[in-house]
Amino acid sequence: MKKIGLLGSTGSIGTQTLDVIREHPEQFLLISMSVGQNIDLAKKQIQEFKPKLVSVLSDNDKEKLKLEFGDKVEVVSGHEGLVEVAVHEDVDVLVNAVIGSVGLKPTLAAIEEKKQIAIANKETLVTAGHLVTEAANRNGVTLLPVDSEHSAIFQALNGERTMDIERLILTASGGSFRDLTRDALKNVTVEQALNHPNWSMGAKITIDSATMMNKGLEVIEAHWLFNIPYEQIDVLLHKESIIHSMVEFHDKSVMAQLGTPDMRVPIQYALTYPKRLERLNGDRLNLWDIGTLNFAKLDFERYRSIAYAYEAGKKGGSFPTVLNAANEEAVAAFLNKRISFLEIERLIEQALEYHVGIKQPTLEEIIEIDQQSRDFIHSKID
Ligand SMILES: NC(=O)C1=CN([C@@H]2O[C@H](COP(=O)(O)OP(=O)(O)OC[C@H]3O[C@@H](n4cnc5c(N)ncnc54)[C@H](OP(=O)(O)O)[C@@H]3O)[C@@H](O)[C@H]2O)C=CC1
Ligand SMILES: CC(=O)[C@@H](O)[C@H](O)COP(=O)(O)O
Ligand SMILES: [Mn+2]
Repeated sequence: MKKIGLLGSTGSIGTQTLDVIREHPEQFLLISMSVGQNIDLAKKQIQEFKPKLVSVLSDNDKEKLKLEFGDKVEVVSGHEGLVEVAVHEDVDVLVNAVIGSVGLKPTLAAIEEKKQIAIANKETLVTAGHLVTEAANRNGVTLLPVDSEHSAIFQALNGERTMDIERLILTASGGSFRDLTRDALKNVTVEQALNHPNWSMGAKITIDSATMMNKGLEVIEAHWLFNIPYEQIDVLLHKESIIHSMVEFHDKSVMAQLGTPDMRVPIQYALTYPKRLERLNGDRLNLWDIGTLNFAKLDFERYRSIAYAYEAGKKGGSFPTVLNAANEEAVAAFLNKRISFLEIERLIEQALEYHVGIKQPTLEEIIEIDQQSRDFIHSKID
């Protein structure tokens, strides 16, 4: 029985992680979970999965849950609450499905406690990949990728040596506006941006997908997870999201992982690795029904965010922290209809230009730079 801590249980990845747990009650047990503000869903999840510990964002919601559940569940709150969920003594594996760099501290804390980490929360790796991977190596902790592209690469690399890799090829759907010219992006709406062609995901990552920053963040995520230089990480447009990513080796052999777009597959693989468990639900991949798979070269002028991400990743140090924090704030402002779609990347470009980099930022420096970058974005909007 694997005992699970889950950060972000009410989100898209969180609820699908609970689907996997629900489907295999003999394999998995939910020990602890964190939610943000969706208390109604949290109540249902507590009733169904009976975790020992729950963390909520506000003290007010903490009191509400305490009133409702009494001593049946321990309730904590705030950022410290996320850490408590992550390091609960009964947890074997932490699924980090929270959104944003708020996931960094609990991840580092869980690694220090030698918990396995199933990581969906890419912002944590982008903002402080060097700290997370150093801590994981020092503690002998494997970072198990949940992101579909990284799970694909992880599976393609099974039994392979890093030294044999020629390049990683991340596939990209192109997002909600893939059929629009750059000029047409001037007037797009939030509602249009939230309409991803292949995946049903949380709002922030869906906007990231539309700007292609999602793929930029994933390039940095791949750099840290697989210890591969940026020059050996490519992006390929593939509009069906059937090939989740590929690895090319020096002998020119290419390994790809395929499947229907269903995040429960990589979530479950991260939880069962190195074994596989049967899935009773979900569609099988029928390539004869699909018929054709499409591929196209990426235009960096059309998708500027991804160029900024490569640039920040190659510069390294504190630049990816700035990229991530600026993006989080700019996307939030777009979702709140305070800025236009194209302003997201303009603001990120400005934040990166303004920043004077630090080479090997400490955790304290990262937290400070993250806040400064958010303040910078607000100073441009407010
Ligand atoms: N969705 C997907 O298919 C994929 C997602 N990912 C990555 O997984 C992560 C999660 O994405 P997704 O599930 O789509 O996101 P969602 O927005 O659907 O869910 C986010 C979760 O985090 C909680 N949360 C939000 N803000 C805070 C905060 N400040 N403090 C504590 N908890 C908070 C939310 O709580 P509440 O709702 O209760 O407020 C919710 O449980 C992201 O890093 C994303 O890039 C990667 C690959 C695919
Ligand atoms: C499901 C998943 O892993 C997302 O990160 C997905 O990759 C988004 O799709 P695109 O970024 O390719 O549009
Ligand atoms: Mn992905």
